[in-house]
Amino acid sequence: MSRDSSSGYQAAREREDAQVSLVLTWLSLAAILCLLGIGSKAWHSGHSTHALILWFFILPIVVNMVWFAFSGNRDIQKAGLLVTVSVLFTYLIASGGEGNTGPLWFYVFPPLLFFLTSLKTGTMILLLVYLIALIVFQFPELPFVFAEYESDFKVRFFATLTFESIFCFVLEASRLKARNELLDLALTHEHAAKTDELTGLSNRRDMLNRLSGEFSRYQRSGHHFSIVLIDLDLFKTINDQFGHNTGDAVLMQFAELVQTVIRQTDIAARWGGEEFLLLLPDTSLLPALKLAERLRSEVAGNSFRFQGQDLPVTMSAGVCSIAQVNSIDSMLRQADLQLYSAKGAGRNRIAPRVRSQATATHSESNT
Ligand SMILES: Nc1nc2c(ncn2[C@@H]2O[C@H](COP(=O)(O)OP(=O)(O)OP(=O)(O)O)[C@@H](O)[C@H]2O)c(=O)[nH]1
Repeated sequence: MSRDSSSGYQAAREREDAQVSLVLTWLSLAAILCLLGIGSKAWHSGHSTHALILWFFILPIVVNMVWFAFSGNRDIQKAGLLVTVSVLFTYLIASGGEGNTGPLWFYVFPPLLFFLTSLKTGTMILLLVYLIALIVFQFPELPFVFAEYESDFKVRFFATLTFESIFCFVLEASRLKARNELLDLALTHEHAAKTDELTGLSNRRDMLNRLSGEFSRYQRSGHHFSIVLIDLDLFKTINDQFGHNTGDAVLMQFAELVQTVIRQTDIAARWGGEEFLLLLPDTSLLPALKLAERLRSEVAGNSFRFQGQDLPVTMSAGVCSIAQVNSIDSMLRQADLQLYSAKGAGRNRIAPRVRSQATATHSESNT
């Protein structure tokens, strides 16, 4: 079971992405408030150009929020905020902000970056940020660079930013490791709760859920489906004659065989003991009977072997389509009745019988 293909993993990723989007929305609102507040302070201190530039940055943040509200595109939401913040911080370091305090905002960057992007992308962007800071510090005469910083400040700025970046990297790496371990554990439990340990097929609980899901689909859209209830014939004799381990091996081999016969959209479950249940979506009675008959014939013709011994295995099955009944319970009851009648009629057969089936079984028994 791969982590990426599991529905549980997808759901967890989806929840995490939704959480990140929510945090981003709150961060955007906080950024707007900060820009309004700091801009107003700059305005009242007579730095009107600086105030106007700060207020101007509110525009892309609002556009990004509105865009996200309409499109729901989380990648664009992330990228939009990252680009805006990057340009804003570049402006702050180049202009010095008020009293050369602009570079202090850079400390917001490392945690934000690692939270929004991966460790690798975050590190790359951080290195770019370092480069921008280095250029501004080293070449104060460049156009658009209005600030000049003390040497002491530059050294301490890089030292503290590096310390913070490493700390954020390590924290985020351990958070991701713990998250992945937790997800793996949750997936293992989820898988175990739905799977029969011996055969690897769905277990009864999972099959009941799937049956009820399929029944809802039938009620909504009228898509027919069928079930096949299978019982291995005289299984007690196999256990008694060859031992319980041999019986287990037969159950496993049977499960493998079933999976080669059914379609990918069909579900096979171990219903209990030596009983199996197949759920066949979009299948009416006749095709379901054909599939059951093909499986029966494969089982009868297949040589089940364990520890060098050939084992005589056959199966009987009862088939029922949703068109014949009006609930899952009555469907299961009906399939059980049919199985009972197949057993009563001599085993190694499918019920209900249709003419073509009867002919096929008859000619097989004559060969
Ligand atoms: N080896 C093994 N045997 C199992 C398992 N679960 C159930 N059984 C055995 O399956 C046998 C079922 O026997 P019965 O219910 O008498 O039915 P049967 O012998 O198959 O006879 P019919 O159903 O009438 O054809 C019992 O002996 C159970 O012990 C299992 O997980 N492993």
